[in-house]
Amino acid sequence: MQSIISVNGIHKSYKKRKSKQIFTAVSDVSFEVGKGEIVGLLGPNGAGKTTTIKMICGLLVQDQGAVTINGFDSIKDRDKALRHISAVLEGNRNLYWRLTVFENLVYFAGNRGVPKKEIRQKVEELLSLFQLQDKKDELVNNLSRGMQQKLAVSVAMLADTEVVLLDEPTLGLDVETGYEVRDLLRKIAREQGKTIIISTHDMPVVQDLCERTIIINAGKVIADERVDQLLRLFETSAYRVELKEPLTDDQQSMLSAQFPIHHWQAQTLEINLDQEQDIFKLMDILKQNQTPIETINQTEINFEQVFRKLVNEGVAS
Ligand SMILES: Nc1ncnc2c1ncn2[C@@H]1O[C@H](COP(=O)(O)OP(=O)(O)OP(=O)(O)O)[C@@H](O)[C@H]1O
Repeated sequence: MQSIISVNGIHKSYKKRKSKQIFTAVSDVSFEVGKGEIVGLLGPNGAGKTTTIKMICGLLVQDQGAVTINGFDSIKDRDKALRHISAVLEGNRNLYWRLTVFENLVYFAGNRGVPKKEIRQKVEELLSLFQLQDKKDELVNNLSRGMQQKLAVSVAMLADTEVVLLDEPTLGLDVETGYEVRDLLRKIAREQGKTIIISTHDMPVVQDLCERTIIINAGKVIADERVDQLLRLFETSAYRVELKEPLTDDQQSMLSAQFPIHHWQAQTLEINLDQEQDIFKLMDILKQNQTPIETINQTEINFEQVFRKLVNEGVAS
């Protein structure tokens, strides 16, 4: 697949205000994004997702490394590079709250270089695509958070760029509106062939929308895989063990110290094991502790478990 974004070894440190200590937010991050791909940039709070997105869209300059967009260097050829990108950062905060939906779209259309003659048609198209016609004359201040988020995404569509960067597009939305925004993004990606990078900690968004996920933790890329491949990589290692009687607190802590148990429930424990022989080790320990096992089954691992395993253990395979 032809790559439209290349991120090569970017690094960003911040100076802490009070202590003046240097803090590395992003360290040697590299990845490629192909034309038309939807990629999820996933990571826990403070992982470095927003810093990475800001370097890609030229809002922050990296200390080291390079970003190229459609072959143009984001620093040396800044204008040419950024011509291909729109970004929605901090969602609804970029809008003018005292202007109506329509006025915001018209203002930003002019601002993003849509020719005057085409503004009205473009705005009407977006109002229809984002189902915002009914809210056209409403002040942004009076819109729900979900509506504001949809408007923020529609503003990013005005310039019709090939690449759209979205920072936490579903943050703070209720389940229903979150689905609506997801459906819209899927539609935009499919129908308009856009390349979309979504930064999020919302795992269902990644699982549902993105073909590939780049997982960032403590400023580093710890996985860069297709979502289905990541799941396959881990699926043989997940087990559910049902016991005939509950474990004592001591037995629980002893087991937790030796195995990555991610879920306890009464007499059931769910566990991820790195090597299949570990299951025999576990059975041995339970036997020594006179804890009879009812059943042991391999289970389907879900994306959240894979994510937690990667973030806690820091390896993809
Ligand atoms: N301007 C800044 N000055 C100092 N430190 C910063 C600055 N911006 C970000 N950081 C720090 O860099 C780290 C990465 O922040 P960043 O916002 O990129 O993470 P994130 O993955 O987007 O997190 P979240 O999901 O919480 O938004 C954090 O520890 C953050 O506190």
